[in-house]
Amino acid sequence: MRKERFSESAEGTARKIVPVNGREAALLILLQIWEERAYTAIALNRVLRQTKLEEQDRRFATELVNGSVKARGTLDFILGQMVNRPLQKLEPVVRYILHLGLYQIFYLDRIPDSAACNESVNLAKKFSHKGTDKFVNGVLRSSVRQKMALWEKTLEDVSLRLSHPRWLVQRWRKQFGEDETEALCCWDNEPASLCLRVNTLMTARDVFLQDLREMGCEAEVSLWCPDGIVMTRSPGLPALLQTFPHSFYVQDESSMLPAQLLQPKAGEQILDMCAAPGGKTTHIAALMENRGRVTACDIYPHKLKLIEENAKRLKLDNIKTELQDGTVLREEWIEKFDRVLVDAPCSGLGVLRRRAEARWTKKEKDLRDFPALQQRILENASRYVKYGGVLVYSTCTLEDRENGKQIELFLQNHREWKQSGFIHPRSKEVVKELQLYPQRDGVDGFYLTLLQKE
Ligand SMILES: C[S@@+](CC[C@H](N)C(=O)[O-])C[C@H]1O[C@@H](n2cnc3c(N)ncnc32)[C@H](O)[C@@H]1O
Repeated sequence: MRKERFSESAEGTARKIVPVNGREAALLILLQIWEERAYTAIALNRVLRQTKLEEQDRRFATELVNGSVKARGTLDFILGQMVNRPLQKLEPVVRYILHLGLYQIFYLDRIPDSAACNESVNLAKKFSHKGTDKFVNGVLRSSVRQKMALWEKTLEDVSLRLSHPRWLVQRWRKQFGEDETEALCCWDNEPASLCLRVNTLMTARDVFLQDLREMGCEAEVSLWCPDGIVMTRSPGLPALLQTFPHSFYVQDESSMLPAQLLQPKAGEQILDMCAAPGGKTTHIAALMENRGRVTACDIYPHKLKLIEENAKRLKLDNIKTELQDGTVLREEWIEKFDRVLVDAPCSGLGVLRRRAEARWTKKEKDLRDFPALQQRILENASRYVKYGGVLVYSTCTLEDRENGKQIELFLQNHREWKQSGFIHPRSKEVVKELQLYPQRDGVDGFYLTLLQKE
């Protein structure tokens, strides 16, 4: 019996269904990502939290979602070869059932093609209208028959082969050349590792590492940050959060560096200009041993709530959130802060491995406006720093216009500021800026620099 339909409102219906296996969960999550513009990580968390699925099913759903979202361009290309109407005309739920089926057929060797077809037909029976199951069955079975030929066609086109949009591949080829572009795309296509920053207010890294190992996890210390841990085997985030609710924050290693570089001291006044969801704010607050004040700003009220929730979970009470647009000068803050962090809104091209949908939702024209926005925020931020104080500027992008060039321009116009040297966390050399590239450094792409007001 077909109990559920998606023809009227995919999102409305999707919210009401509790999935009973990994493929159903993956389908509901894909609908939220592509039809409601949800972030992959948030949709995964939202749907999986409501299910009673075993850990194995959760992992399978996560793999299906991350993999099929990242491979969307290639899956649509294959689909386009199999159906003789524009893909936009397919009912969304059918398109995503087919994405999931094709992903299993083309990318997951351990799933027999017959199982991928049969399970997709079951999804169509449950989630779409009468007759769709036959259509899904037909498309998938004929794609199995033509698998080699279809696969070879995708290999002929670099953007299909690397599962990245054409504009981005072209941009990176100019910036990095052929080999590095390929390595960077391959990095993005891999599953992201789970990294934890230890909440040093509550525990020490060695103690927490021991606790994790006793729980059956495999984990290593980060070579980039003294507070970081890289998980190689874990029971999953919900279980970790349940067992150690106050002990850690999920954060990639490179994004732990700005707070470390800022070197906040207990009792100081710190300003975090672009703070949500609070990864760096809570790191700064912990480094200050819960003393002094971190003023954490963002332009979205709902995002300020995330900072507050994170601060509460980590038992930090030296954080005050403020709804403040960084491009608008706040007179009473001028020269009031010992240290300021500008973790600027940016094009985010260094973290595409973690944000599965981002490569498809970002457009090249979106990149144009970031430098001017960043310069305005930096300009105001610099006025808030006391003389003798410091400012850290960071982004999670690989674009020089948003990074080194941005700082060059700022320094040309502000003679009272200079770029300070600092120790590279791995090479231990003194550097004036750090541009991390995933394909070279093995961590998320990131830029940071330290400025001093004299
Ligand atoms: C890179 S994210 C910050 C991540 C955060 N520092 C962390 O570690 O969790 C950039 C943030 O800037 C915020 N933002 C965007 N435009 C802004 C503006 N004009 N003023 C202040 N914040 C802004 C975004 O809402 C986003 O939360």
